[in-house]
Amino acid sequence: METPAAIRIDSVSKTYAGGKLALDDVSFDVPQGQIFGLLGPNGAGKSTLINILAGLVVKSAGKVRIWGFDIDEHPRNAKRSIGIVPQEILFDPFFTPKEALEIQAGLYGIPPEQRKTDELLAAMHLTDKADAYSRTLSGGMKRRLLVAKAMVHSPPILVLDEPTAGVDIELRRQLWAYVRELNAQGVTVVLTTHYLEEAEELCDRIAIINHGKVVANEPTRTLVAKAQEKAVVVTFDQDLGSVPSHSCFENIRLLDERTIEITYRKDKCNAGDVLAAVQREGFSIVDVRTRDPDLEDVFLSLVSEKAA
Ligand SMILES: Nc1ncnc2c1ncn2[C@@H]1O[C@H](COP(=O)(O)OP(=O)(O)OP(=O)(O)O)[C@@H](O)[C@H]1O
Repeated sequence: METPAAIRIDSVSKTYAGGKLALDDVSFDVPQGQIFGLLGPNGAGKSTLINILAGLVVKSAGKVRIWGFDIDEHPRNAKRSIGIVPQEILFDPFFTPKEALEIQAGLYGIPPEQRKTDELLAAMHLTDKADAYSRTLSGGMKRRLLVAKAMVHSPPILVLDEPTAGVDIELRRQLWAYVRELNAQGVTVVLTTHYLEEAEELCDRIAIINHGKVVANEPTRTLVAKAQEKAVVVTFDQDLGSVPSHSCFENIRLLDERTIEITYRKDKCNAGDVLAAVQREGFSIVDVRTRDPDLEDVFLSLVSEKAA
């Protein structure tokens, strides 16, 4: 059976007042229980999409369902089902972390005995700072407080917009450990990031957005497998009658009568195996070039393919 969607984005477009088309007919599902990465270059439309989920930007067209609730028909239920950690750090500097969480819980109408203030402060390693003014917190602590604020109403979905921008490695690790823990407890997580490695390490699935369009949406494993691919371009001394084949070839392309590009997976075989297989065809090789794409290349090629 198909996993129900935690978030369903259906033909969503957004044109800003000045005429900028920031999202162009975007559709995808975030499956329940996953850590879902939304990747894309600057200006791709990621924040626009997240702001639509947060109810901060009004879409121009399309439908959005959060935990099954249409954001136009059931905005309150939709809002209660999602916690959003914004990109920008904006706080009232005169509240303490404890007060900030209590106020936030109050906004969601959570009765005092059901609030999880102490638990959230502990999870975010902020217990020591519970009664300090927010303005005295470090950047990393402020960011952790934002995560805690997003979780006061125990939403089934947590969205983090560029959570590790400007954050040191130690804090990044802690943040990811907490994200993983929440996910293990059943929380669906969506995060936007510029760091492919980070998405690769954390996410079950990755969607790539560019110029307001979704250009890829695949399990991370599939995207990474593409990054595992290497290619050799081989030129022969005479025209090829037939293309060589071998079990370790992933794909083979004739570039011209004498040149072929063979793709193989570097975890399965090496360039030597590929060339030996080609030579068994009996032709002399006059030139060999290699290509070694990583996830960055896969990302760029997907982005440029669709833009072309
Ligand atoms: N309020 C606005 N009015 C007009 N144009 C906007 C507005 N907000 C964003 N845009 C434009 O919409 C496009 C998408 O912006 P958006 O902030 O969603 O991208 P992004 O993928 O989040 O980028 P980044 O990674 O830099 O945050 C950009 O061209 C941006 O300049």
